[in-house]
Amino acid sequence: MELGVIGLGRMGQIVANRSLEAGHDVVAFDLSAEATAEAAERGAEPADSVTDLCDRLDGSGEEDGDGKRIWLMVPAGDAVDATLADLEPNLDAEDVVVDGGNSHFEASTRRAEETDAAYLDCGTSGGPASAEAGFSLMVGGPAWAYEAMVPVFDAVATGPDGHDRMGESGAGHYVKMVHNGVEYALMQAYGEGFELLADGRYDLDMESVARTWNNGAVIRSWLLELCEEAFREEGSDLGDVADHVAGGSTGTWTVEEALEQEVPVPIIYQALAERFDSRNEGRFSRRLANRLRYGFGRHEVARRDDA
Ligand SMILES: NC(=O)C1=CN([C@@H]2O[C@H](COP(=O)(O)OP(=O)(O)OC[C@H]3O[C@@H](n4cnc5c(N)ncnc54)[C@H](O)[C@@H]3O)[C@@H](O)[C@H]2O)C=CC1
Ligand SMILES: O=C(CO)[C@H](O)[C@H](O)COP(=O)(O)O
Repeated sequence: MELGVIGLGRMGQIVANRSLEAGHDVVAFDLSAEATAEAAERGAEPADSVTDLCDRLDGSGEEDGDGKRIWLMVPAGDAVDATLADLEPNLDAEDVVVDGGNSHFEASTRRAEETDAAYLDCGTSGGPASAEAGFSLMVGGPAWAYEAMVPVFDAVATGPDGHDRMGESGAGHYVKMVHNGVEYALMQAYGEGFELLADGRYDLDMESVARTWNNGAVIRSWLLELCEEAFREEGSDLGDVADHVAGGSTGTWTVEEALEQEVPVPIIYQALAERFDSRNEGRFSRRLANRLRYGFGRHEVARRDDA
């Protein structure tokens, strides 16, 4: 199959590489000429615009009657809409566009309705660390378009078991959104456990704990393997790693959706709140609680040194 890949950052390069390694032809474009050149070095045909990419894909479809097959791996949000606006004049009903990024599921259903092509929303899990093993792909959209893309999904995922059609349009990104909410909660649970061990009664080697847990324990997992790697590379006390956690959009969407559906997700919410809290020093609520204890109990007020 010939595949167009647009967006060749940490994830898009892997989509292109794994497709090439499986014997597919890849036409690649990124706004960054360096990123496009990197894909070309690995065997992709470089394109210098979205229109050029479509022109280069047009030739291959004539052989087997297929339409164009295009995978977007650009940042979620405006970049997806901008790319689709450039693609639109070149698309028709037999073409398939896959959005493999972390788009909101409602944006994906809107885009599916707006485009002439068949639109697949594809939640992608595994991250750059899964370049060798392949990703887990959660796909939503028309069944025929999913079937048409199976050879590429087989290549980009861990294999045939690493991808599936979750349902109609939006279902893929919906499942990925919830996946990320679970990811936040698991990270929080491991974080709390290791914090208690680090601050607790025994002088423990965290890498040793993580390694031991990873070998046969109930709570073994890839995230725990990443904990083990972090302690090995940063030290048992995590060295100079700051207590500031960025990101948060997919977790926020998960909590918003849970509120709308009236499904209780207190652990996912708590993990999200902890992430937001990591960005705040001197939180107003804690300062007020400090002062209120004086108000009702005449307890001593701790004062800031820098005030
Ligand atoms: N990094 C990760 O662990 C994961 C990322 N994702 C999602 O995959 C998508 C891509 O993520 P990354 O590869 O990590 O981002 P990245 O920032 O490494 O790469 C994005 C690439 O898109 C290019 N780009 C931006 N706008 C463009 C446009 N209009 N046309 C063409 N190229 C454009 C940029 O130049 C850049 O090379 C995002 O939606 C992200 O949320 C999903 C799962 C895991
Ligand atoms: O989807 C992912 C992992 O599954 C990506 O790593 C994503 O960038 C995480 O972003 P955030 O932590 O802001 O939700």
